[in-house]
Amino acid sequence: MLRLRASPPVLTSVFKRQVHIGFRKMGSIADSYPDPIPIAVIGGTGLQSLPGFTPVASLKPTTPWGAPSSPITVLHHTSGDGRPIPVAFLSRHGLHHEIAPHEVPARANIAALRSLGVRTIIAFSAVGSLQEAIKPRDFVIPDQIIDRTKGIRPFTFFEGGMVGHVGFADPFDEGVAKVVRKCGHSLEGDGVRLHDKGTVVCMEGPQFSTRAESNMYRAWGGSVINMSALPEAKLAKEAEIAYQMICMSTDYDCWHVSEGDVTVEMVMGNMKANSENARRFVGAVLDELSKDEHKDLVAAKHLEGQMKFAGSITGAAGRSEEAKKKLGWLFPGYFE
Ligand SMILES: CSC[C@H]1O[C@H](OP(=O)(O)O)[C@H](O)[C@@H]1O
Ligand SMILES: Nc1ncnc2[nH]cnc12
Repeated sequence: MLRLRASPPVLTSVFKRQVHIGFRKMGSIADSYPDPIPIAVIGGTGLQSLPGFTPVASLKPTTPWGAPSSPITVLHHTSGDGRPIPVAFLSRHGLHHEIAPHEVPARANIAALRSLGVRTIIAFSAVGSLQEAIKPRDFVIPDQIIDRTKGIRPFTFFEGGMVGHVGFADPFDEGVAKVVRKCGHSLEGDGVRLHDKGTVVCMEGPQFSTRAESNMYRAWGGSVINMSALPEAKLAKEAEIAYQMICMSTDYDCWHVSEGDVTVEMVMGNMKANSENARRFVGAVLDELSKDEHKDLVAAKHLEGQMKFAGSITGAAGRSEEAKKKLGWLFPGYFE
């Protein structure tokens, strides 16, 4: 059965004030948020929360594709001019890293974020390095992906009676990437090392690669490897959301002749040691994105409406009721 959208209620300013007073007085946070939230951060391994920002609400939306990986925390970030900017934070592997890469409910995550108003996602990922020059704890802003998932993860919203084809030549958003790179470079020399481009190989996992695979990915031109860029990036593209991943290298996978093979301990150790840099990096990106000059970029105006056409290949007579309902939930008004 299709669940109804948990759309944020339209609140009067008096009620908005009561909500704010309410969570301050009771020491707990609200379970709804009155305004659209344009930016989201998806945290990956070792980044299950975003310390340093003020949590103001914890949302538990449901979608036609199920529930997201974790409650969505609404954080207030103070912009340069003192305005509180809401940011949605979602933990990809759950609050305690209980969801394996192939189990991440990526459709529910992306659909829930879109329903809250999100049009820009900054996604974090712990990655193995496939290149000598990308050292553990370096950041990489990838611009390409090689898909090595095995087709076992649901990877599209368009199925079961409505077909949609979206361009995926550039899986990440170049406009958002430019802002992210600028912010990363502004922190360089202060503990942050940044690589402007890179190809992320997304493997199925949850086991790490064999040495033969690792060497093959290097020969293919892969820069880094993870288990989570897909289908997240594909679904964000279908949902008309500007999506950019920030990768943090945690190991040299298993190709390196003198460095030890990747272990979870290695990944977590490097993530923990560099988490303050990751937090500063996100803070700088949010500061910059909240400037008025990036308003249209953050609202992903350049993507708006693309699925209306990409998804109308199926003639009205051929559309199933279920697909219409689901896609109508994701894109109100697009396919009526
Ligand atoms: C714990 S190592 C493998 C794990 O780390 C990465 O997670 P995420 O991308 O969510 O930061 C990688 O993709 C794997 O899921
Ligand atoms: N070596 C590796 N392979 C796949 N995912 C990773 N995440 C962090 N290190 C990784």
